[in-house]
Amino acid sequence: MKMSEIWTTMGSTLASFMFLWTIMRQYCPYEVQRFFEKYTHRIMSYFYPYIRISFHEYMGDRLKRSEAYAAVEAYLSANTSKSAKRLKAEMGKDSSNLVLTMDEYERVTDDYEGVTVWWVSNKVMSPTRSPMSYYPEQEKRLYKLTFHNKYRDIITGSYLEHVMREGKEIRLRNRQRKLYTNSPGYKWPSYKQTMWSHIVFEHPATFDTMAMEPEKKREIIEDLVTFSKSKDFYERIGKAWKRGYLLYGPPGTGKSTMIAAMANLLAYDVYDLELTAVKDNTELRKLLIETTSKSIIVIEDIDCSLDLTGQRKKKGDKLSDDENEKDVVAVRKEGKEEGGSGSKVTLSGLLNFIDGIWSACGGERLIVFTTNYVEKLDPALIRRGRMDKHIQLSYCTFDGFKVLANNYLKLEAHPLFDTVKRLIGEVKITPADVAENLMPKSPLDDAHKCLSNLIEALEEAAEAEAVRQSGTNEEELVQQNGSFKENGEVPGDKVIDQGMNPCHRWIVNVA
Ligand SMILES: Nc1ncnc2c1ncn2[C@@H]1O[C@H](COP(=O)(O)OP(=O)(O)OP(=O)(O)O)[C@@H](O)[C@H]1O
Ligand SMILES: [Mg+2]
Repeated sequence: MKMSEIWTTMGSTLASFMFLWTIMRQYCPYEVQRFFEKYTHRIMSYFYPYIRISFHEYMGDRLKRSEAYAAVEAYLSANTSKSAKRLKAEMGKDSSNLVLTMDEYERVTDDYEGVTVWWVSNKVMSPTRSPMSYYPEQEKRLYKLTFHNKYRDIITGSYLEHVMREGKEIRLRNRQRKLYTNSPGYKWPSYKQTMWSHIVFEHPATFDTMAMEPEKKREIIEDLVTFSKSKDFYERIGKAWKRGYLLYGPPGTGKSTMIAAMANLLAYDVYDLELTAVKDNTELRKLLIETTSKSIIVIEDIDCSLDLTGQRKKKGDKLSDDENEKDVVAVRKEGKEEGGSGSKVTLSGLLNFIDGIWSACGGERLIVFTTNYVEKLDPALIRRGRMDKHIQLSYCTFDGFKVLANNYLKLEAHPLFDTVKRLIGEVKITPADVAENLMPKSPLDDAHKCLSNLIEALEEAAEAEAVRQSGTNEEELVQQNGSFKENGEVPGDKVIDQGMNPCHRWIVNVA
């Protein structure tokens, strides 16, 4: 018999013995267990070529569940639940599916780069320290990883890294995402740890259901996915791992819907920041610090939240001629201190919130502003580097309509599409209005009826537009004719008589 075979036989005998002991120990008193383990471990360590690593659910007296234990649990539940013979079943995050994990004392194997390792799920009972405690014993769970000494480097290096990474990813995918908000007028009691209140985030919007140009959609998705995978890149260039998006466009064009689609694409939490409810810059900073990684911080209708338009300099305040552009910005920023909304958040406070030193804490965050009036915003607030990507959401195009027809009516083609295509190119209609018209109004409404409703709405809009246009033209004509009638010339205009033909006059604007 070769030496290696002897070791292997001894190793597996000892492993079996250890496994048997793992099961037996629960029936022994605690003191006996401790005594036995102390001495057997010492003796065995001379002969036993296997290494064991334990992952405890709770370490010491710490109340927080160990992240390593949680990652191992997720990893094993995804990778080895098919090979385990005894499993525990628990309800998943949305109570719609069962999650299977290894039951206590179950043992499974895992193969990594040709190396086999053993995982055992374990539970130990330890007496509580307090004699007054109602519960005589505490249950402590742990996972034990066993592998041969010769694979020490590979297991403690890349294998454990792989388990942690994959486990964390599985946990992130399966976690219940949250929508946080800072409720206006709410006084946080001193015992309450956080300034945010939250509910479960379950918005169904995705980029697939968003009505917009396919090319633009692809570009945004690529931008978001690239951001979420760029941890190393941001580290290398020495920039905080965050990205600002400005979504602008008329009401009902899908700005809020896009935020939900972004959160669903990247599996991020959403922090809906109500700026008018924030007392001052200090409170704004506190709110920011409490946000977690992998989240989107949203400030909706930024133009309405605060007067951040750069127009706040009081009437009569004049800047001396030698004040440079920088000073102008400074005066504008200070002007915000008086805030008209009851909030004392200033533009500079907000800029600090976006790119100040605290904004780097936590990492992997998107900051999204939405507005209906991009031109009203202070350029300092939306300059590139702060709001890195400006996305305009606009009226519905035929491509957008096709997405909505598919969402609402499960239609990819229909004889009425041609009419919709012609009309939608002529009028401005928001995706929200198109969606509303495509919605069946009674159980008897079929796709044809819904499309006819939309066509009717488009025709009405086209007529209204035509009337408005002709009204404007008539008004212009009346204005022009009236001024000619009264004065024979347009005020501010110089009429040059060409001499040769008295009826032929050119008007040259000199104003
Ligand atoms: N581009 C779109 N794709 C799909 N659905 C859309 C789109 N735009 C609007 N909708 C539909 O219209 C409704 C209103 O859209 P949403 O709230 O996203 O608009 P908004 O741009 O945020 O408007 P506001 O400026 O008033 O906040 C949504 O619930 C959604 O059903
Ligand atoms: Mg909105």
